[in-house]
Amino acid sequence: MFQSQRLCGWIMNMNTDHETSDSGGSDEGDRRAELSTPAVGRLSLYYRELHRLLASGETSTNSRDLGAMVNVSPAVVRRDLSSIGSIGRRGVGYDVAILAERIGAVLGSGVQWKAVLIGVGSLGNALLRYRGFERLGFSLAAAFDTDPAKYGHEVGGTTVRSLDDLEEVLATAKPELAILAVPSEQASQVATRVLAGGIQGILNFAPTTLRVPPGTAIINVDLASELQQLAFRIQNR
Ligand SMILES: NC(=O)c1ccc[n+]([C@@H]2O[C@H](COP(=O)([O-])OP(=O)(O)OC[C@H]3O[C@@H](n4cnc5c(N)ncnc54)[C@H](O)[C@@H]3O)[C@@H](O)[C@H]2O)c1
Repeated sequence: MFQSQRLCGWIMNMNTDHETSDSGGSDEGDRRAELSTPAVGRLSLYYRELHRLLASGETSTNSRDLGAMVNVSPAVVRRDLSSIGSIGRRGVGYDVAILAERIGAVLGSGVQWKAVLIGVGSLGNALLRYRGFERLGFSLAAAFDTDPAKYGHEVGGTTVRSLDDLEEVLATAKPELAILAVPSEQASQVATRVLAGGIQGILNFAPTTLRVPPGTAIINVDLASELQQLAFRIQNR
């Protein structure tokens, strides 16, 4: 789900919790806590590109090439990577496998995250069918809807359940994340329920500001707003 700078464009509602929650005073945790949201977004993009390089058999890269792949300057790449303790060697650059592992450790890849999806309409269907989440360590534990006609249907390997089962599933499967793909007017109510059930972070696709306690880790995804920003950029360049 990551295009150039997509993550950076996502609106964080108050999102440092997720980045700082497991800092635990370690060096790694301290570094994570210091990373800005745009820097985390860029690291995720470097991570994606490094895995593409690994898949094509490349063993080394440098800040210029990596920057070109994600559309940022070599200086920004060097700063981002040195902030997580990865220093390239002059004339040699970065070892692709080591750098991917380093970024993965900082981003929490390798940790398996369980997510639930609420709202299996057009968008929810597409998300359930998308295989890219698993590659990054995210598995979908369950999907819920309020439309009885959808109960029991399997979409992308996940069976759609009634929203009535939500609390029971949250208590037993203990997922950490919830993806909301419900109509705007339902979103805050659903968010309140998943948070009460132990969910730690919400990826919200509904174009609304969720009414949730301050400090809740939320990422809002709004493609229409991004298109608007793109149009603005084109008009004002
Ligand atoms: N962020 C984006 O870029 C983006 C893109 C497309 C859609 N959206 C938003 O995502 C949401 C879903 O869009 P869609 O096109 O899939 O809509 P849709 O109408 O096709 O699907 C909504 C689904 O949610 C279910 N639902 C309704 N209330 C529910 C509840 N309380 N609990 C669980 N399920 C419930 C409905 O039965 C339906 O299956 C909307 O809020 C839409 O505006 C966002």
